[in-house]
Amino acid sequence: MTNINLEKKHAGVAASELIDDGMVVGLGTGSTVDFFLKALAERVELEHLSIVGVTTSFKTAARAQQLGIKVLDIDDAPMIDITIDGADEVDQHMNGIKGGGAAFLMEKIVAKNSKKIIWIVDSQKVHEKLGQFPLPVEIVPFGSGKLIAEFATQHLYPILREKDGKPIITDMGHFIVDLHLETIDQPHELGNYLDRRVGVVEHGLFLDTVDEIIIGTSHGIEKIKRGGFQKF
Ligand SMILES: O=C[C@H](O)[C@H](O)[C@H](O)COP(=O)(O)O
Repeated sequence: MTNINLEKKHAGVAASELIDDGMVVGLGTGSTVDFFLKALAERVELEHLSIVGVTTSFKTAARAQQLGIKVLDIDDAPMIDITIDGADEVDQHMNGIKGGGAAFLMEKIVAKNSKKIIWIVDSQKVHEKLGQFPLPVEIVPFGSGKLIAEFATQHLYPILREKDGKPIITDMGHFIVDLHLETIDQPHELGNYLDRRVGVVEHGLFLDTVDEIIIGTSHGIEKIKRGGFQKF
């Protein structure tokens, strides 16, 4: 296993230990979350945990079911007790960029309906300021060219996300534009600007959202919690 995967595994396994019997659990998306799902599925089987998952992508829904984790539609589920999700970049203020896997719209909806939110990341994703990871913005296909041109005039360096020469389509049927900013000095202002654009469905800035970040390291984990940094 590579060092990065070992870090992801440490974070995912630590997060699985936070799940109690009877919980409604928000299940994030991505390769780090996959380690969490595997560890959680083991606990469900060995300890006969009765939990249900609310998923943040079609991919996670399929994976959870494959692993034997019961899944509920968000509208059929009560309030989510805890959501475990990955992130692409986090800063020391506990803000983050998500959406490298194009799942951030559903992830944000699940997060908004969760009592507690925990992110699991490897140590390479912690930066002083956000922006090294391109900021994903989910937009409606109609008029997307005009919106992308507007982003370019605002010096947001937009690139339409494509695969095999075609725009990728999200689970909810939209396009993704990645803003190649390098540094985001004022994330709240940028988030407000994006929130006001017609045609923007959601953006990947998750500000003041998460309660705790579990950072995998080669030897274990570290945690960033509101109000302090803890080593474990
Ligand atoms: O859209 C994808 C999600 O926001 C993921 O949680 C994020 O991209 C992190 O994924 P990974 O754990 O694979 O780096």
